[in-house]
Amino acid sequence: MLRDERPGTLAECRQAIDRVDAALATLLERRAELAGVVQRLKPVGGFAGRDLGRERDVVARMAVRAPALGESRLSAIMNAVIEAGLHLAEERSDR
Ligand SMILES: O=C(O)C(=O)C[C@]1(C(=O)O)C=C[C@@H](O)C=C1
Repeated sequence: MLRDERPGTLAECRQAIDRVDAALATLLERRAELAGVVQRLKPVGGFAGRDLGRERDVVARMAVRAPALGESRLSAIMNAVIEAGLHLAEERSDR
């Protein structure tokens, strides 16, 4: 997945993207599960306990590994990822 592959055709590019997306889906699911545990451990969890400083640190660390995307684009991506995790945790806490 992290190989620097150079697919030459449209089909090869899409196959390479599909492999990356498969890994991303697994990682996103794992991340959401961990974030859900964090919500239960924090004194105030969920959207009410949102920690924007922590979110900025997460994005800054990711930008070191993904400099082409950079902090601004990663921030938008991670905001969606974090909010999806918080929504899932909220849904589960309703049950
Ligand atoms: O680290 C936390 O305090 C969390 O609640 C986890 C998390 C995350 O998904 O990374 C979610 C919401 C917070 O605003 C910050 C980070």
